Amino acid sequence: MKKAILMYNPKAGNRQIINLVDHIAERLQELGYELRLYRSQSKGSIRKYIVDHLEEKELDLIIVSGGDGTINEVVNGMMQKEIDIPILVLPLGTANDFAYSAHIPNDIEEALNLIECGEIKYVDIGKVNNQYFINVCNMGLFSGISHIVDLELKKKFGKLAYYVKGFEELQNYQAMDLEIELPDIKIRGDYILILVFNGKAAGGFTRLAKNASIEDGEFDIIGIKKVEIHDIPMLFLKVLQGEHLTDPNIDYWVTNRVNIRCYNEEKNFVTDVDGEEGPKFPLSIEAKQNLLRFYLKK
Ligand SMILES: Nc1ncnc2c1ncn2[C@@H]1O[C@H](COP(=O)(O)OP(=O)(O)OP(=O)(O)O)[C@@H](O)[C@H]1O
Repeated sequence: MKKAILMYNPKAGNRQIINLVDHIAERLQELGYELRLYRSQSKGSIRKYIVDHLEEKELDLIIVSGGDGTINEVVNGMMQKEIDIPILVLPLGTANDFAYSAHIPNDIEEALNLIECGEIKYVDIGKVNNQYFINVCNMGLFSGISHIVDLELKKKFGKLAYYVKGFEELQNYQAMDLEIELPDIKIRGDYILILVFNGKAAGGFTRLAKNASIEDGEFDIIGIKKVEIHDIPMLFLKVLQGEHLTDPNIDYWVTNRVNIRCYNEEKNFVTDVDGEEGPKFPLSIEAKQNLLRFYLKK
């Protein structure tokens, strides 16, 4: 029999996985897999388990159940261990932004069917300093929201929990004085938020980088410039509706690498990778291809 492991975060999203484990085992056995389980104990334990216990030659499939934070741990563990085993995502987190970008069905039965009817494809991953990300690396306004919204609140209110915190944060935002270096240009300016997208969505907002692709080897970068506080709601409304590409207060770049330096770092701006705390400035961000494979739709 082939061998698979299900690595699951029991606290992600509304915790459906707890009632699904038996069914997943049944489906996997039907497909000819022997299933091993790893239940994430706390933040960081999936990454550590991969590094300490997984061997490429002993496994044919890694199933990850959770949201972007959980997938991020799998990606970082696999990159650290240098193993390349096909990954199947069961999108059981809150926003599931990566799954949205990768067209992975939210329905668990349909997601499991990808093993039989889907295709194994390489997808791009991002590297920022020494951390990897699969969906987005962002900094500035709203970037710390998912670090402070607690899991109980997410269980109760889902994505709404993110938006309430976002509104609170808007009251006293600060602009970052940034130098942004792309392969062909270097810009210095005041920005309130930078989003470096591998995927298309963040916080469940699906039109932010609607043209981005996880298979093109490039990031879509959105830079929101400093504006008056009363102009922010209108600007964000445009961004959320996907009508921001032509706004003079928004920069949009497509590139496979970017370096970002912050000149007012003493204000302790937050950086974020896939909803988890990211590294400190300066940031060196690069798109990587052909490193990790996922089960996706044909
Ligand atoms: N057993 C556990 N108990 C508590 N937290 C855990 C456990 N295992 C992992 N975590 C942490 O739970 C957090 C949330 O996980 P994840 O991002 O996958 O779900 P989510 O936030 O509900 O979904 P999304 O990121 O798609 O909105 C992560 O920071 C992860 O490290």
